[in-house]
Amino acid sequence: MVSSDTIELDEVVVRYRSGWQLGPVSATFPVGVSALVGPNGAGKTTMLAVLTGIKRPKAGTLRRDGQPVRRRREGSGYRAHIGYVPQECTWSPSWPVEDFLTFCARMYRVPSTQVRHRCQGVMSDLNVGQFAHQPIGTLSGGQKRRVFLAAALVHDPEVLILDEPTVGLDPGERISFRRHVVEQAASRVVVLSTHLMDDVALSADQVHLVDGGHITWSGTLPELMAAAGESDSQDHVSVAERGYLHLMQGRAESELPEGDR
Ligand SMILES: Nc1ncnc2c1ncn2[C@@H]1O[C@H](COP(=O)(O)OP(=O)(O)OP(=O)(O)O)[C@@H](O)[C@H]1O
Repeated sequence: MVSSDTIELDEVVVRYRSGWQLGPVSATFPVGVSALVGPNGAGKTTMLAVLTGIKRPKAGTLRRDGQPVRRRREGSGYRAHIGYVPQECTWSPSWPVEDFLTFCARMYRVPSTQVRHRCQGVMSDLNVGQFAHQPIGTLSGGQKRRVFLAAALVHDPEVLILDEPTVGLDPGERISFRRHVVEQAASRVVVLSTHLMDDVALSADQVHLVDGGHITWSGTLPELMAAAGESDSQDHVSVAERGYLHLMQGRAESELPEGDR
């Protein structure tokens, strides 16, 4: 893998027919885990859709390593460098794991001589080899998530995009899934959206708060903790939670008329 150092949104705007608008938003996503956090309907999935190259912005530019991304045929160009695990994965439940991964590898044009090797590799990395011949529909939520992460990694992408990856997982599965994500982020750009502050506090290097179609705050985990006034605390999860509430509340209050504050 030739690694991308950054992907970047530069003054990006998306507008839906309903009139809802994302942006303009600008943000840079380096190697490591960047988390998009915010309430329902804030625009996180829309931002991820632009980052995957699936959604074309109405204005602004998506850049990879500083270069504007131009859309090309699927499987070539930018999208060949992206691994994506959407919020809901709706593949046929009767499909055995290894067959599914083989299909994904071929879809991403992994050279045929390497397909088996890549599938074996990601099954081993994600600890799903024991399910190779099992239909996806017979796996637990956490096991399925690991299979979909394996599918997103089968072509060794430079960028991994995960939409609420740990929703519905039990505590053990979440810990294990997070560990896999952090391992993958050692050498690639990972952008994930989440509502869960333990995902943020235990995996994110960079945090972006998203609200009303805008990025309202960006910083590191220590900076988020500092917003709660407790940057030295060892309890990263609850302090990050308090930092989040403080920053979101601050924004809401600043928009209120003075007499209502
Ligand atoms: N295809 C679409 N057409 C019209 N409006 C849409 C479409 N997709 C999303 N929206 C609207 O855009 C806004 C942002 O949605 P988005 O899914 O990006 O938010 P989100 O932060 O990911 O939310 P959640 O945390 O609930 O997944 C919402 O108001 C949503 O109703």
